[in-house]
Amino acid sequence: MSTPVLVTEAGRQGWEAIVADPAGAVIASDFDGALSPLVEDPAMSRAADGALDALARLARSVSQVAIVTGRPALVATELSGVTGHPGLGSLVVLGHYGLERWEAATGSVTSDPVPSGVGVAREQLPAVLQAAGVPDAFVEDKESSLAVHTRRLADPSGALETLRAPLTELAESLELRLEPGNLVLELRPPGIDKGVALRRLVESTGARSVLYAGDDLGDLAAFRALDALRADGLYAVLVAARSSGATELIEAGDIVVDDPAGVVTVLTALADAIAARTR
Ligand SMILES: O=P(O)(O)OC[C@H]1O[C@H](O[C@H]2O[C@H](CO)[C@@H](O)[C@H](O)[C@H]2O)[C@H](O)[C@@H](O)[C@@H]1O
Repeated sequence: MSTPVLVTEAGRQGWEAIVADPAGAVIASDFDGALSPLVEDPAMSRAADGALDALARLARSVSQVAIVTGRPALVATELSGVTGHPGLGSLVVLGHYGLERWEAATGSVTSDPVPSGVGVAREQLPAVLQAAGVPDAFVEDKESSLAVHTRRLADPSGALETLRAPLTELAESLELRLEPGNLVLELRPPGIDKGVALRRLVESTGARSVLYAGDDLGDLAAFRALDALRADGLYAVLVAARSSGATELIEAGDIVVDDPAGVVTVLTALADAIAARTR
């Protein structure tokens, strides 16, 4: 498989660094929209064809393979099907934007504390949705956060805009963070994001290079963190999938693909390049 089109020089250098020194590389990806095609019902998300095999091939030679997601870590492991997948015994899943860490090696999850505001938000949310005139928005209760989805409503974008102000107010009143995403507004704990999560991963692994794939606004923090770490000598490849149409993320990508199938193509090409180099 040929090298994907790298639209930036920094990305080209990052790709070469990973291929030349895979033992110093972290390969990480978002789940929804990057490894998994977007679907109406969040419970029906599944990894794209070939995604787990590509990650497993990379896991043979790189320092760490990780999924970094807004989902609870255990939900992401279940939906993605990574548990027990051959070759993914060293995988790490950072859930809730990094609040949680699941390790395939132990099968257990560790978590930072969850602020009490999440529980209060759970109680107050139905009344807030009712008062906003959007009582039928789907609330995905993720225990440590609450995601309010509008995808299945008659006017998804309109409903999202209607909810933005009242949910911002609710989040602020409870010292929570309002995380915007693709037809979703999420009330979640502050103090952590995918950028912080990736920085921790880079520090704990001593990574010299990172490839990260994402598609939505929540992945911007990861892109920004890696871009900033380039100034400290880290090599990085930022892969943007167009799944959510997040313009700022797409513009920041070193490689831009249409969807999770495109991410799989990139990961497979990287595994091929590493295999060709070490053969
Ligand atoms: O960090 P991610 O793995 O990308 O998770 C972000 C949110 O993804 C999910 O919502 C999105 O995907 C759904 C299923 O395809 C889709 O129906 C929804 O419109 C998208 O916003 C998930 O449900 C959220 O909990 C995650 O925070």
